[in-house]
Order: sequence, then structure tokens, then C-alpha cells
Amino acid sequence: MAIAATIFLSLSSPTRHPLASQNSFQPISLKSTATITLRYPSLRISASSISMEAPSKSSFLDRKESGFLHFVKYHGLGNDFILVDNRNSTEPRITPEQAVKLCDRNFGIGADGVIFAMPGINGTDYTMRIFNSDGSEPEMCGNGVRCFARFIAELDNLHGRQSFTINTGAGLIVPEIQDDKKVRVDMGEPTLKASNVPTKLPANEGQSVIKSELTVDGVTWNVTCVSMGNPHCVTFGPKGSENLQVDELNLPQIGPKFEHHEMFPARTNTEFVQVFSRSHLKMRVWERGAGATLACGTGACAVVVAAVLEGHTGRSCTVDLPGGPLEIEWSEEDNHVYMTGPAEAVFYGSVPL
Ligand SMILES: N[C@@H](CCC[C@H](N)C(=O)O)C(=O)O
Repeated sequence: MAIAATIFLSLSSPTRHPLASQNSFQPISLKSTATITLRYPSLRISASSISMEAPSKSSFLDRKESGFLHFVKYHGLGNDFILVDNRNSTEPRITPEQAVKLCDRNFGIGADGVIFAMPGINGTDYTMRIFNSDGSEPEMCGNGVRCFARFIAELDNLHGRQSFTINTGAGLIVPEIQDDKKVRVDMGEPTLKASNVPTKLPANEGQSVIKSELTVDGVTWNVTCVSMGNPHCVTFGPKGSENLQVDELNLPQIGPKFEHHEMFPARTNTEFVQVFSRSHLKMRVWERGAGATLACGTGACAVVVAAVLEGHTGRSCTVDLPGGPLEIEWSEEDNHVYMTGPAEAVFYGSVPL
């Protein structure tokens, strides 16, 4: 798929919002011939010849030319997404096959998934749908929903504290943008019933699978299975071993073996966790449909639920991910999990469809 991109670059401060002061941004039109590469702290775009155009007053987000998909690239701790304004339709503007191409890091925009902001149903403000980078559709995405909230605020030009009700495949999710621009999300209640996670592992505590044995490639791991709307298999290490050193794991080798294990009929996300203290964990994740990512919000929530159930931590924890930390609380009061973390716009672009 060919990519034509219009990118707004801040010439003075790469972190400033491109819509904050349009005068300090030069829209650069990328057309097709010789290949060049632009390098920026969080931006690397390969394209063809560059021509400078006069800065436009109209907001990039208002652009509606047909035949193009206008998008904003966001990330939550390096878990990156292509955000699409899909508020005028209940069908995603692109197919799963197109999403796979756009997510390709060499031949596309590059992302862990594509997220669609769609009309709400049953009284909710919006619906969020997402395609993973392999084209599969998960029920929920924690880092994605923080990006979604910032995207909606940007589309509607909202500032300061904002809260939205979002219909997802995991039910109602409520993100709140805080004064510091971090997003706190009510992620709802975890599901522990084995058949609803889903896992075929036999329940060993009530209907739940907690610290159960799972053999993967000849190694027996202790795992706890949690759904945050999407399935998670959380492990603190192989049976009998003390405190897993997550940096030593060969994730691309073992991750897919968990993801496609016969005990997980809907495949699974897998989190490998190291315990620092009763309120501090470190995790690496192998995501269903996306592989090793820099962060996973639903995964961090599932990790804290599993850590409490296995007796490793209390209910409020900092979870360190390769892309940075998330604050997670599993509330005793309402049984909901709350996640707080950042979400940032990276660049604005268009692709011909
Ligand atoms: N990175 C996400 C989870 C995205 C969905 C996941 N790959 C799945 O298939 O369940 C997050 O931040 O939660």
C-alpha cells in the first residue's frame, strides 16, 4: 500500500502539540519518487520527495477528502496505534487486511493496532473498536483506550478534565483525562471464571485458575488466568523457581507457544512478571495478535489482579513495562480495576485507500 503523508513537524519543540500554534509548524507534503528518511525522537517516516507548502489554517483533523484515510498516530508507553475518526459510521473505515498493511513497520505506518472512534450505543458517548496488527479484533485495549480519550478530546477541542463513557467488546469503560493530561481509566471488573477467560485449564480455586501448572515446551510454569475483557495468562515464573528475571526471557521464542497453547481456545496475551516489592512489579508481555509490545494496559491490570490473588502484592501497584510505568489499583470497594498512565499524539498523516 502506497503511503502519502502530510506531517506537521514542530521546528522548535518536537513535543509541542501541532494544533497549539500552527505558525510554528510546517506541513510537509510527501510525494512519490526517491526515498528519504526523516528521523525525529518518536518519528521515523520513510517517504519520497518532499515539497514544502504554506502552513494551512485548517485543522488537520477536519480534513475529509474522500479516497484518503486521515489518521493520528498515538502511543501509550510505546504501545502504538493508528487512531481513525469513524464517528459517522458503525462500520470500521478499513478492513482487517488493510489494518495489517498499515501496521507493518517497514511497508506501512507502523503500529500495534488500528483503533476506530465510533458512535456510542445504549447511551454511551462512543464505541471503541480495534484491530490488532495481525488483523484480529480484540475485545479491549487498555493503552488504546487512554489514546482514544485524548483523541476524542482533540477532535472535539476539549480541554482540562474530561470523562467519557465508552462501549467496548469488554463492556462499559470510563476513561478520565486528568489535569496533568494522564488518563485514569475505570477498566471494570476482572473475570476469573475459567470458561469465561477463556481457558481450558481446570479451575482450582472456586471457578478460577490461580497458580496452576501449565506446561509449555517442556517447562512447567505457574499461571493465573484473568480476563480484562480480553484473555491474559499471568506467570511469576516456572514451578519451583524464585523471582523470575524477566529481562533474561527469550520472548519471541516462548511467547507464541503460550499464545497458541491448546489451553487457550481464544489464544491469549501472556505477562511474565518479576516482583520488586508488595507495590512494585516489572512485566514483559507477549500480546495476542501483536507479539512483544512495549506496554499492555489490560495486561498490567491482569498482572495486579493475579499478584493479589497469588499473595505477592497489595491492591495498589506500580507496574514497570518496557515503555514505562503504569499505576494500577484493584479496588476492594467496587472490585473495579483502575489504570493511570500517559497517552501522546506522535504525528498526523493520510494514506490513500
Ligand atoms: N495492548 C493492549 C491490548 C491489545 C489487545 C490484545 N493484543 C488482545 O488481542 O487481547 C492493551 O494495552 O491492553
